[in-house]
Amino acid sequence: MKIPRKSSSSNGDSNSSSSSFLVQHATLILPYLTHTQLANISLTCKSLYKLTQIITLRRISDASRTFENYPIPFFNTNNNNNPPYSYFLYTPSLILSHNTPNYQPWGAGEGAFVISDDGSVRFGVGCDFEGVCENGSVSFGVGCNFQGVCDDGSVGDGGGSSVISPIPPRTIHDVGLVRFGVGCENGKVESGGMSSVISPVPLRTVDDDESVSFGVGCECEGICDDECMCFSDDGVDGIGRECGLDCLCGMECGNRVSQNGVNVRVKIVWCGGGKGWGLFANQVVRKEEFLFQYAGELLTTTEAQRRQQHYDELASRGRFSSALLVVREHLPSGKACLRLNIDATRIGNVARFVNHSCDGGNLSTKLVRSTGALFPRLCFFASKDIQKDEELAFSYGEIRKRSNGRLCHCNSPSCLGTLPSEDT
Ligand SMILES: C[S@@+](CC[C@H](N)C(=O)[O-])C[C@H]1O[C@@H](n2cnc3c(N)ncnc32)[C@H](O)[C@@H]1O
Repeated sequence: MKIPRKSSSSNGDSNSSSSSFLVQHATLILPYLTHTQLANISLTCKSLYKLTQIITLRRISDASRTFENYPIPFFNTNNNNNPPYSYFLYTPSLILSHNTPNYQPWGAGEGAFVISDDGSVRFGVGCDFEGVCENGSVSFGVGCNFQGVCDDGSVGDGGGSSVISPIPPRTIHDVGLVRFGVGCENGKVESGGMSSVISPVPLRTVDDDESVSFGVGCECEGICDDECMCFSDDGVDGIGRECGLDCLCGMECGNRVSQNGVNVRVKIVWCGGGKGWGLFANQVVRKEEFLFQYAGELLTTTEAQRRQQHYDELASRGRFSSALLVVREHLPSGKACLRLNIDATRIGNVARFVNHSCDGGNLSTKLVRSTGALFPRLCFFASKDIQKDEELAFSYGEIRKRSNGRLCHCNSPSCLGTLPSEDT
């Protein structure tokens, strides 16, 4: 019996069109996957390998997913087995836990991928540099490093297209208002622990002896000056004040310093030595300059306690970093205590990478409330001049009450050996 031989050209066409179909649809789905899921998919075929490489490089180039004014790159040069980036969802400001997205694409870019008829993936005319270019663009270079069996049965050994994926223009996305924090006494903010809780601050009303109230904004036109009713370093409760939603001044007003996202260039660096990732200055920062707020999910205390327990379990089974922060602010009146529980573990901003230092580090924290906002933000300022490439750190708190306190690797001369911890 004569078995008809398939024509090689028609076979090739069908292979390339199914490959193209696969890649085109993969570009829609892959940006939603975690690092581990991407790594698994990258082993399946050469086209998907290339696509996952592009997504990975774009992710490495900007942890903020374009939410911030500047790209915030990851650096993991230790040649270790850790992933090249840390996977989390991004929010530039506080959000309520029931409003958090389940999925957020990362690394797709706008018009990033051009898929040829043969299923190969390109983006415009690429440079040969493999990595993150100085302008923040990501280059895939020439060739791929696929180590497995390629679509056509050959063993992957490089070759392929130059790919460059420029970072889209920065846009600030307005997600909401929330911050992370630590406990405090007598109007002073303290830090420590990591979890989410929310204690609503009572809305203030206008008293006879009080000219400023929450919910009433200033009527300054354009930019406010020292006369503005919102201008106050410490506010009425030891909490900083800024103009806000209820004010007539615009976003260019100088009294909105902490409302425009991350204010300085920073980078996320793999520190090793038991600390994991850390946040570093990528420029000189002057003393008292605002850097960023602590953004994440604002939780009820009950939810914060539940999550803390879960995170403790995960940590006891292996390396796991939670970013649940509890801020307690005892108001000067002594009648009330403000408690903020901010969890940046699943969704947060770059402040989630700031490590603890027993000597207080180079950052100070302060609660700042915008006029009209229900909750204050936990804001980070430089407590001293900071050099480029210096690690950013602050003290998580003084209290070390839990028996399962973890080892501290801050390496400061005043290191106490364990990380601050207390039950949430
Ligand atoms: C807010 S996260 C900081 C970022 C974290 N290093 C990471 O890799 O994602 C807090 C966690 O970082 C680790 N960490 C922070 N400061 C540390 C220190 N001085 N020594 C050891 N681990 C530290 C602890 O695991 C802590 O629970």
